[in-house]
Amino acid sequence: MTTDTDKRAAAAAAVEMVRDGMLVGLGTGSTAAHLIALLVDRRPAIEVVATSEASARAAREGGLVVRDFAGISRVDLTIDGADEIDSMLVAVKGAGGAMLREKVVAAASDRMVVIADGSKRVDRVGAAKLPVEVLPFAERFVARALAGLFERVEKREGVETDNGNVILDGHGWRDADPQRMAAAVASIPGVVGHGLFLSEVDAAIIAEDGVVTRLERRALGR
Ligand SMILES: O=C[C@H](O)[C@H](O)[C@H](O)COP(=O)(O)O
Repeated sequence: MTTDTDKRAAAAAAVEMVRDGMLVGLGTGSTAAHLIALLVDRRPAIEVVATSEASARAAREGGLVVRDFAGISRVDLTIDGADEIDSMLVAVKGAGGAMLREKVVAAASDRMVVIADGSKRVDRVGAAKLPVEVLPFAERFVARALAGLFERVEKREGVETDNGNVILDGHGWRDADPQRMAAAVASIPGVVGHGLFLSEVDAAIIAEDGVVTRLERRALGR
């Protein structure tokens, strides 16, 4: 079973949660691309909002009704990928640079479901780089501040986010605690967003070698 087959299996399981009449948030990345393709095939009577220009384009080209999120305050269900997801449903996102819009749409959603292949499942997040979206004006200052939190900070050269910002990736977290890391990164002036999702994820659907596993926040009692 390839990773890509597992990504599609997770996306297919999530599509079963989509009901006619819903406003659905579309994630970004290779796993979310499977979701969009499946929705385009099945054509449920839904409208969608997208977490990136790339996902909006793919959805629109496939004939889905894409609404501008700027005019939306609530989404029924958002389905999105992740770079790491742990057993407490803490996730790291943003390898594709879309984490800021992804977090806004996730926060606006009644339910946010992560879809992933088994390689994304970890005991505890922190091995993946943490993407940080930064106001270009503050780039050098933020890089210096992040150097206190990570062993290495790298700018994504030539990358501009959909919001016109730059991305600095933090490698090697100096503090293993995601709550403390999220608070420390967010407190730096000039940081616009970051890829740590502490409480936004309500459920995860993970496919590994064809076996689909579901994790539910409700079952965690938090
Ligand atoms: O910015 C990108 C997003 O957070 C993606 O959802 C995440 O990187 C997972 O992407 P993929 O499904 O391609 O592994």
